[in-house]
Amino acid sequence: MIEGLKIAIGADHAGFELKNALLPLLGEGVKDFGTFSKESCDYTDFAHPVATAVENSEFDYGILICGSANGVAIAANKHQGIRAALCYNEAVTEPARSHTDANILCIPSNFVTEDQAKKIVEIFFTTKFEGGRHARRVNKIACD
Ligand SMILES: O=C(CO)[C@H](O)[C@H](O)[C@H](O)COP(=O)(O)O
Repeated sequence: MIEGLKIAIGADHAGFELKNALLPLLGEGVKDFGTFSKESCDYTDFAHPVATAVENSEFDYGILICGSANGVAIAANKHQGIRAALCYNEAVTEPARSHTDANILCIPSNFVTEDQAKKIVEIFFTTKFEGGRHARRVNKIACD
């Protein structure tokens, strides 16, 4: 269980069931931005509100889920100050936080099991940004 963090979570139809499976892990600070059924929908309608909420510092972190996680990651990364990382296993999730200070976790529901996704969430929220040379690089990401 993750405590003391405000987390915004959203998913499209492909990620709906995985989102529901992850919600109990996310503590009292979680807000579910939908979708709320398996009916077909557009990942952008959830990626943008979650990214906006993190961008505006209303939430500490976001989690976005769609089938491949490419759509939600591409949409979220359009937002100022958002570093949305596509994380499909534990090994790639650790540097998403420690090296690139990701603030939105993007999980591909079609390519991970529920158990793998739970481990990814645990790694993401227990790994600290290392700073140092990585801070220099993160500071050079913005191009506007
Ligand atoms: O992975 C996705 C976008 O990156 C979406 O979740 C969908 O799975 C994908 O776009 C396929 O859409 P469909 O309407 O479910 O065929």
